[in-house]
Amino acid sequence: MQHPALFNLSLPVAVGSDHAGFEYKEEIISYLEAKGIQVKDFGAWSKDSADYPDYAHPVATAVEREEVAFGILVCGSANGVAITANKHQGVRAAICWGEELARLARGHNEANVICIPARFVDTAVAKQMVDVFINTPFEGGRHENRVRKIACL
Ligand SMILES: O=C(CO)[C@H](O)[C@H](O)[C@H](O)COP(=O)(O)O
Repeated sequence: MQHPALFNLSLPVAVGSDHAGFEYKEEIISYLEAKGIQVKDFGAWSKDSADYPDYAHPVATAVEREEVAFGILVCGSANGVAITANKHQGVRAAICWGEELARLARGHNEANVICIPARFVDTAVAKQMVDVFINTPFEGGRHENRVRKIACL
C-alpha cells in the first residue's frame, strides 16, 4: 500500500464546526487562507446553537470522497465531531490538544481529520496543531499494517 507522505494541498482543506467551535473555525480559515491554502467551509455559520453531526458528516464525506486534502473539525470537546467523522469509511479523525498529539496523529495513525476541542485549547495552540498536522508525514513502517487493519472489519 503506497501512501503519499504529505497532504495534497492543491486540493482545498475541509473545515467545519458547531457553535462552540465557530470562532476557532473562522480564525483557522483566515490563518490557512493567509498561507495561500484553499479552504472549503462546511459551517456552522454563527455561534447559534447547532448540532455537530450536521457539519462533521459533510466534512467527513468530502474526506472520504477524496475531494479535499484533509479535514479540520472543531467543537467544544472534539468528541462529538470525532465520533461522527469516524463513522465514515477511510476517515481517521484524531482528537488533538497539543502539538505532539497532532504529530503522532499524522506520523503513527495517518489521521486525515484533526478534531480540535475549542473549550480546552487556545487558538494559538489550535493553529500550531494545524501547522504540525500539515507538515508531518505518515511514518509508515510498523504503523503501516496497524493503519491498514483499522479498515478490516
Ligand atoms: O463534542 C461535543 C458534544 O459531544 C461538543 O463539545 C459540543 O460542542 C457541545 O456538546 C456543545 O455544548 P452546548 O452546551 O450545547 O454548547
